[in-house]
Order: sequence, then structure tokens, then C-alpha cells
Amino acid sequence: MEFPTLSMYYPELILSTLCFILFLLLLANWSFVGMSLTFLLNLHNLPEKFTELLERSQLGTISVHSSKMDMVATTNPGNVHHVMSKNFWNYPKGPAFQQLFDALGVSLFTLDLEDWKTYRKLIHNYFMHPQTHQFMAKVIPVNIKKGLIPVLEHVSKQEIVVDLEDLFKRNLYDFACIMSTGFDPKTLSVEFPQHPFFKAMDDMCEAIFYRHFMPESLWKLSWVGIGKEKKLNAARDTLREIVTKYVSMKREELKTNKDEEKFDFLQCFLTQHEVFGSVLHPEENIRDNVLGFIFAAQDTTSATLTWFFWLLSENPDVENKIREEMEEKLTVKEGSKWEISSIEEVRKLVYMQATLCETLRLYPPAPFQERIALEHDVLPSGHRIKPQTKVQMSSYAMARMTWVWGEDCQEFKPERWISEKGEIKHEPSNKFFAFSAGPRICLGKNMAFTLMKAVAATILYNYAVQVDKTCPVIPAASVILHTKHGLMTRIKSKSA
Ligand code: HEM
Repeated sequence: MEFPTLSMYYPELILSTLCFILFLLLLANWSFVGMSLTFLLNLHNLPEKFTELLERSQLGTISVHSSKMDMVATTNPGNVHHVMSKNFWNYPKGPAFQQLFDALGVSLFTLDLEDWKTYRKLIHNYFMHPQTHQFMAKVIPVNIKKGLIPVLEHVSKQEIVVDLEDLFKRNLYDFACIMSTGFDPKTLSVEFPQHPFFKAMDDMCEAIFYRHFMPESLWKLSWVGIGKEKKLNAARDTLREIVTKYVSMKREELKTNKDEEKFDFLQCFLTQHEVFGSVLHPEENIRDNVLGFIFAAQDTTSATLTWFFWLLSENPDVENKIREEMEEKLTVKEGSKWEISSIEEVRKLVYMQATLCETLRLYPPAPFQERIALEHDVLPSGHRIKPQTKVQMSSYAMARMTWVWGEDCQEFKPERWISEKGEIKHEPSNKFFAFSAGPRICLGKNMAFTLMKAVAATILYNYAVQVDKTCPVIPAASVILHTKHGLMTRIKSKSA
């Protein structure tokens, strides 16, 4: 008779040990798990669930305490101002944020305190430099003429159903790559070529979203290589590989023929241009900041344009007003299409800008921001903060609070953005929180508006967009507010 040996039981032993560890983890994190479960069960409409909870709270703020974590969630503009501006240095993103977003490495987006300050200054210099503005002014029209228009012509002639969100992701990836590296990957072309960037970006954003609702100790078991963490590992490698390739291509290019016309982010970094100072930056920092640039520019603008076109399909009167404004303000040769010749043209489109602001108010691409307290504090709403309390601020929920935006807050109303003088009404960033607020406010806000107006005007002036109403348009489970199933449309040329 053969006696059982230990090796025969290896699989069962491993499985039961893992179950036991899991059980201990659950016990240790029980209240956090309870809260996470509530959210996990509502993943399909999490932003709405969050809004519901905060709507019923006092002063738009709730606090959750557990043995493992203290958290305050708020939609209160006073609290947002306090955390993001007034007491900024007490509320870094913290090491936990860096771990959640580890795929973005050591970039402006993940850095904190003094390190962040150093890179913010350098990257701010780049964004404010007149040559950056000139480079952008050249890139936007070329990107639209060579990338967007040929594809729109093709899908309208062939009467192809097109996912507008996919089209925007491609167009804005191409734009972000040219601005950040000087190279055009041409992912928006009539062949709609497969490109590893898009799957990697979607997998990364989804996995980071799920990490928010799992105990850290669980998702840190990533060596097990399962599920979303496995996809995240692959995504991290893919994204790094893509950017590393651009860095070496740039080095080669710089050796032979430095293109004086280009003023891309990477070129400035590598040539130690005055904007980045004469310091030699570590290779990883260069790679991660280029990736951070692409992440910041591509996903946010493509998500906004997608919700913008969906909202127009639900509000034809708004679309008509945009068309009237374009007829009045854009110069077009009789019988021809409108093609952007200079970015100054779209600056005049005030109603279009108001509609984009209203889209960003209701569907902010980054629906919430998180900070972690260093020291004891009291928020303007009276909530007490202990060191290590997580403060979560939701711009999505804030847009739906009657006491912040008025009784008509749920309505899509671009008019709320227009002043009596017919100009764009300024709303403080702690209330219109889509671009964040305080010293960490988005550096690409102006670039984003110019770009989105140029793309939207090209489509709306020259084409009719019919949204397929049989396909539900709902938010995806992701840190970026994309749609779950895309935006299926038919595009018809007006001159056909
Ligand atoms: C609709 C478009 C956009 C929206 C809604 C948006 C929103 C935001 C938000 C919410 C943040 C803060 C993120 C955080 O701290 O966790 C941010 C930061 C940033 N954004 Fe944007 N963004 C947009 C477009 C752009 C574009 C086109 C660029 C250009 C590359 C850009 C560059 C940046 C940078 C560099 C930061 C980091 C700032 C820092 O941490 O100091 N953004 N953006």
C-alpha cells in the first residue's frame, strides 16, 4: 500500500492556506470590507450611488470610520477649497495613492510635497512657454486635417457605424503623442489599426478603479497574477514599452537632425532646454512624465467629447444653438466644408465653450479626487480630521447638489455658463471641480478647451451625427468616466 506523501496534497495545502490568509484579512478589515461590498454591488452605477449617499448627508459630507481606515467623503465646495488650496500642504495624495497608480511611476501626477513642487515648476514652465503654444497651434489643425477629416469622410461615404468614443481616443492619442514626443502614431486612419496602447490604458484604469474598493493587502497579492491585477501588470509593461521606444527614437533623432520646428515635451526634457533647467533627469522620470502627459491629455478629452456628443443627441435645441453660433462666427467659403486654419477661430465660440463646461460639470472625466491628511484638522463643515484620514471629493456628485448648483442642477443647461455680457461666466474651481483646484489644478485646461472646440466644430459644422439609441450609454467602471459600451453613431456628410 502506498502511503500518502506531503507532495500529493500540495494543491489542497496551498489553497487552504490562501483561504485562511483571506479569512484573516477579511476579519482584520471587516468594516472596510462591508463598505467596499456596498460599492462593489453598485459598480454599474457607482457615481449615482455616491451622489445618493451624499445628497442625504448634512452639508454634503459623510464620514466613515473603521479600525483600518477613516474616510470623509464630501461635495462641499468649502471643504474642497480648504483641502485643495487653503491647507494644501496638510493634504498630499500620499504613498497609498502612489501605490494605487504605480503604473504611472514617478510622474508629476503621482509625486507629492517637495518632489511634486520641483516637477510642477518645470512642467508649468513648459506649458507656459510661448513656443509650446505655437507648437500646439500648428499640431491641432494638422492633426484634424490629416487624421480626423479623412476618417469622417470615409465612414460617412461607406455609411459605416462608428464608435465615436473609439474615434476620439485615437485622435487624441495621436495628438497627445505629437505634443509629448514629437511622433505621430497615426492610430486614427481609415483602417482603424489595432494598437496596444488602448487596451493597456483601459485595463489600467479599470484595475485601478477596482483597487479602490479592495483592501490593499488583497490587491497587493498581485504576484498571484490573477484577474484585473494580471491585466494591470501587462498594461504597465505595455505602456512603459511604448514610451521607452519613443524615448530611444527621440535620442536617435536628436543625434542626426534636431527638428527646430518641434517643441515637444520630450525634446525639451532630453535637450535640457531652459524650461527643464540644465539638470539631467533620471531615465525613469523622463519615461513616467511622458506617460503622465499622455494619460492626462488623452483619456480626459476623449471622454469629455464623447459625453458632449451624447448630450447633444439628447438635447437637439443645444446643438442647433451651437450650429447658429458657428454660422455666425466661423468663416467658410461658399459651398465648401469648414476646415480649421488657425486655433484663434475657435476661441470665438462662446456657446460651444459653455456647452463643454456644462458637459464637464455633469460628466467630469475624473469624477473624484482623494487626499490623505498629515495632521489633525477641522473642515469648514465641522468634520474632524485625524492624521491618515482619507478625504474623498466628488465633482460628479457636487454637480448634482441643489444647494451648490441650484434647483435645475440635474438639467443640461449651457446657458448657466453665459454672463450678462455674453461671455463665459467664471465659476470658482472648488465649485467647478472638473479640472481639480488649488496648486495642483490641471495644467492643460486651456489646451484641452482649444482642442475639444476644434474637434467638435469640425464635426458639427460639416457632418450630422446620429446616435444609435438602442445601445445604452452608461459610465464604465473605471477611474476615468468613459462609457461602458462606447457611443455608436452614423455620420453623414452635410455636403453629400
Ligand atoms: C477635459 C480635459 C481635462 C480634464 C477634465 C482634466 C482634469 C484634470 C484633473 C482633475 C487633474 C488633477 C488630477 C489629480 O491631481 O489627481 C489634472 C491634472 C493635470 N492635467 Fe489635466 N485635464 C484635462 C486635460 C488635460 C490636458 C489636455 C493636459 C495636457 C497634457 C493636462 C495636463 C495635466 C497635468 C500635467 C496635470 C497634473 C497637475 C499636477 O499634479 O500638478 N490635462 N487634470
